[in-house]
Amino acid sequence: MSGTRARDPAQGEPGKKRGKREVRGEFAAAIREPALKEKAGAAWGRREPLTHEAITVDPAPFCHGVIPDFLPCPGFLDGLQRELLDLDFHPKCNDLYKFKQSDDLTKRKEPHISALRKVLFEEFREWLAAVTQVELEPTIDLSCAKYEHTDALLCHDDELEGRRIAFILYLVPPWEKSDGGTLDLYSTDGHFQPQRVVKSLVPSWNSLVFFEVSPVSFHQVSEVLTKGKCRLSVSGWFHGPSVARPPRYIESLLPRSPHLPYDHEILYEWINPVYLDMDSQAQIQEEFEERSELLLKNFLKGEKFQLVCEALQKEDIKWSSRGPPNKRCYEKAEEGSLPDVLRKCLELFHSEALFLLLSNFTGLKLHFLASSDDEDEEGEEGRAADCTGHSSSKPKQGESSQKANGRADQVDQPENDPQTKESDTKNSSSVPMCMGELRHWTNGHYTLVHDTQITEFALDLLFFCGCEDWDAEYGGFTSYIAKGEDEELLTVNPENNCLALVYRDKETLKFVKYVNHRSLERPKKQSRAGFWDFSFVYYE
Ligand SMILES: O=C(O)CCC(=O)C(=O)O
Ligand SMILES: [Fe+2]
Repeated sequence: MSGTRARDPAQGEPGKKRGKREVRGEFAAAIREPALKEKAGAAWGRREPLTHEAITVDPAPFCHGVIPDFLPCPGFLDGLQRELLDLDFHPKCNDLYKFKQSDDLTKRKEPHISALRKVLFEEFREWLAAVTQVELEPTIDLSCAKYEHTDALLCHDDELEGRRIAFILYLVPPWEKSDGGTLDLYSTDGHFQPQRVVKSLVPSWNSLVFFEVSPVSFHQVSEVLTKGKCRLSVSGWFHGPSVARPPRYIESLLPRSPHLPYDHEILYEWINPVYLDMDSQAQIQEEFEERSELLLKNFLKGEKFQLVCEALQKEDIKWSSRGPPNKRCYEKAEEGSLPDVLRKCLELFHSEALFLLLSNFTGLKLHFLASSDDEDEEGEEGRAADCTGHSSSKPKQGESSQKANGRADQVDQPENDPQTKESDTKNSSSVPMCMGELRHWTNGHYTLVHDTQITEFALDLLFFCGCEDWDAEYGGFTSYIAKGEDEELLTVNPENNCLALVYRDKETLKFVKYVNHRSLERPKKQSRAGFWDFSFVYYE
């Protein structure tokens, strides 16, 4: 190879008058050679691996190819990179991702971007159609992404009507696996649900990855760990005839159960007495009726909270990972392995006395002794059952519950609610129910909103431990959003010894934001990184 740097065609011929010249791009000549093209096609068709210096094809875990030197002209790549970096980038952030995206590339007039569009959607599309035997349409679907420190795109399958082949062209500086930002491919189970990362592709300058979009094409961009480098890429999809898809897999419901028969003694044992006073409960209810959310600080007695925090760090607790990764990734404590104090704490949240206390905090009818809307409508003053064993007058509930119920912006579907058809999830029994778990959150953990998620009215309870100095920048907060929109309605940040209550309606979804590796920079005050929460959901 000559040491002369290939000229960027955009710069024009030396000595010639500079004018607006059309830039032409070309993709790797080696893969256009009929013999190699045929080999690639055969490998793709037979789902067999092919390893060649100009292209690799691998059928596992789903069919994909890598072209390490996609555009042979370095001048062209430099010009392209310059134009891309000059675009406006917009921060994108939701449950699934955090990165920056450029303006739409489908109509940009910049010479290198236009030329890339032509290469991809004309010459390369033809090549790819021949190799994959899919009739690819000329539809242009192209954008540019910038992933920097702590950015990530979590597990997803790319499936959308008409998308047949995904591709990504990387324009990154020298990149190591330890920099993060790998394109991770997941294996799947018999229900087409992702299981674990079985292959990680490290991005490299001018390499192009392509893969078949299918019910099993689960992948992610792992969190970018490097601080100084930018993972720049151009990506998009080739479209073609839609193919029939299997129905979305519906998970089985997590079991719900009625309260456990514990009387008010358990409240006195555990809870800050401030919250057991009937007047303060009335005030709390007023606030909840106004906002459908509450934060009760120093909720447990100091000494109990201390004991819980110490117990959470015990080595013999078994934590099992909860997936699948297209829906969630966190650790759940196996109840059988819990020390007494933690088992008791779970029982507290499950107890009859707490159902009644929550009724008094919220105006919801989580206990038969709590007044209901109907009673109020009949003109009776609701009477709050005193969870401490007495009874006293309770504020009117009609207005409040109606307000909470009517809020279009607060809904349900805890991430630990498995996906189910709405009708199946109604609390058909007249008995109030709950479900709950003790969870551990550390780097790499998250929950996602997903389209088979149920939505129903419910009261969420979160109680946090081990979150001293937790910064919202680390993630780990619970975000409530309106169905179909990214806009945040409410965020609950982890805070020590704090009880959060949120009433959700049918139009609200929630997720826990990905916990990034900056969370590991927190001063080490406990044996395990991250934080814990007791997460319960109550149904009237
Ligand atoms: O940048 C990558 O490696 C993958 C991007 C991706 O999966 C997507 O944009 O859907
Ligand atoms: Fe993707």
